[in-house]
Formats: sequence, C-alpha cells, structure tokens
Amino acid sequence: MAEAEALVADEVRKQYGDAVALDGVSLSVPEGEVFGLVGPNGAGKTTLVRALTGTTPCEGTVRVLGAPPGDVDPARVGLLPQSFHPADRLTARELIAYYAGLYDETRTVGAVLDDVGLADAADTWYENLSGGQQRRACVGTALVNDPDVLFLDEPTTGIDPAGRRSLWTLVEDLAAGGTTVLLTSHSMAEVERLADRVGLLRDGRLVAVGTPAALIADHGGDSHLLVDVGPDVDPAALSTTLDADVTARDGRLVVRNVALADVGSVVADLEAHGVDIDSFTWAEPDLEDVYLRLTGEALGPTGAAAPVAAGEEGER
Ligand SMILES: Nc1ncnc2c1ncn2[C@@H]1O[C@H](COP(=O)(O)OP(=O)(O)OP(=O)(O)O)[C@@H](O)[C@H]1O
Repeated sequence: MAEAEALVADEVRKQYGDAVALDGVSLSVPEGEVFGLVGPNGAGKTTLVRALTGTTPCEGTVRVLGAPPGDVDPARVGLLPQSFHPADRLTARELIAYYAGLYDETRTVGAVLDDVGLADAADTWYENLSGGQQRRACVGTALVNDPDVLFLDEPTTGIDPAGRRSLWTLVEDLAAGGTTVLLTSHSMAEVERLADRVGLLRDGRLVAVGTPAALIADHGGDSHLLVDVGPDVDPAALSTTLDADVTARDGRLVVRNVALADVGSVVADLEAHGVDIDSFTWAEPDLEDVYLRLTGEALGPTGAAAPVAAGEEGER
C-alpha cells in the first residue's frame, strides 16, 4: 500500500506586494518522513511553513493530513515558528503548562521539560533563561500535544552544540515514533543528519529535492582538497599550470577531484609551483557543497570564482 501523504503543496504561490515569496512550489511529504527545507535568507522557507500551516493565505493547493490546514484538528499539528516571543514573566513550566491547557489530551509538562533539557530551569522566568534555553522552551510548546505533524522553523538557532545534539536526538526519537517533521535550517550538518529528504528553495522555487545521499551524488561534486595558502595565489593560473580544477572559496584554494591516495602528490605539485601552504584538509562532498553549488554561493558575487585575497578569512 502506498504511504499516505502527510503534507502536500501543489503549485503554491505567495506574493507580498511586488515580492514573490513562493513561485509555484509543489511538494509531497509522506507520513513519518523528516523533510529538511534549506535555502538562503529570503528564499521562502518560512513562507512555505506558513502556507502549509495555514497561517498565511496562498494560491495553489495545500493539504495537511489530507485536509486543508484550517480543517485539521489543531491537536494533530505542532508548530515552532521562526519568531516566537512568549510572555517574559512566565516560567518555563508555566509556559509549557499554558500550551498544554489548549488541548484536551497532552503529554505531561514534566516530560516535555525533560525532552527539551529544561528540567533544571523549569521555574526560571522566560526572560531569565539564556537565549538557547528560551528557544528550547519554545520547542517544548510545539511538542506538548504530541503532534502527528511537527513544523520546526529553525529550531536550533542560538542553541549551543550540546543542546543542539540533544534536540537532534529528540527529533530522531519523534520520527522513530512516526511523527512527520518538516524542519527548516541553515545548518547543513543538522539537515544531513536528520532529514530523510531535503528540499532546496531558491527565490521561491524548489530547485532540488532528494535524499541527502542522492543530492550529494548529483550535485556535490568530487572529493576535494582545501588548502590554506598565503596571499597572492592565482587559482586560474594554477589550474592551467597543474592541469587541475583549482578555484578559491572563503580564502582557501579548492582543488577538485583529488583522490585520497593523490593528496601527497597534489600538495607537492602546489609547493613545487611556489604555493606557500599553511595547512590543508581533504574532504568528501557533503550537503554544504550541494547547497553552495545550487545557490551559486560557491562562486563570488559576480558569478566568477573569487580570488584568494591577502587577509581574507572564512569558515566553510
Ligand atoms: N510579512 C511579509 N511582508 C512582506 N514581505 C515578506 C513577509 N514575509 C516574508 N516576506 C518576503 O518574502 C520573501 C521570503 O521570505 P521568507 O521569510 O519566507 O524567507 P526565508 O527563506 O524563511 O528566509 P530566512 O532564512 O531569512 O528566514 C522575502 O523576500 C521576504 O522579504
């Protein structure tokens, strides 16, 4: 039997004045899937979440658990909006209890506080929680009704690495229990770990959809060598001299299509041609490579590979 679709968007369009936020997005998410939505700022991720949850009107067709969003029992849906500002003078416990009061049947407040790692800060006013603790409390409000479909719009923004990992485990546990999750994130590591499938939005259009492995195979490019070099290195000249694919990214040289066994000889070649190497890293392509390629951010602002400039720094 075919899996039921938990979420369906068909030719969804949304325009704010002259600005087109969604330009004909079609998408199906089967029950129990974790779907990761990624894309640059302003690509339309939050607008798509809002369209799917019925919190903004849109053109096209949207179905949640087989019905228009407004007709779905709210107890079956959980939503963590990107911007969420609860009352400052509620404790974490009171905040979760307030949301529990909106439903007939809920999980216990204590269980939700445990899940989001706030048991020890349960009686602290929201305004006195750290930024990451506040975000966790907000995540808790979306879990209290034990939803069948959970929308998490940038759930881990501001959360420290340990808290982020415990939230990842929580999402994995929810998914293992059959919850459908639609997650937006700017962390490719997060999406690569959690999502069964990933959709990449750019300028209001879904430009690629697939499993992380399929997207990496199709769009990630080759294994490559990232080389931290001194100033005044010309990647184009090196490409010609070494007959290799050499570009620059974030102040580093990127030598593509380098097998692990060839790393030593490529490094030796670069040094033989006067390149002053500070350090280097060999990497298989990952979802970040897919993202950078499909959004065009692997290239400089003009679309050309950016030169390595003296003093330029950056992290992948
Ligand atoms: N309420 C609004 N009024 C007018 N324009 C809006 C509104 N909400 C979003 N937009 C515009 O719609 C486009 C898509 O915005 P959206 O917030 O969906 O992007 P996003 O992918 O979630 O971005 P981010 O990664 O920054 O959260 C942007 O051009 C944005 O300026």
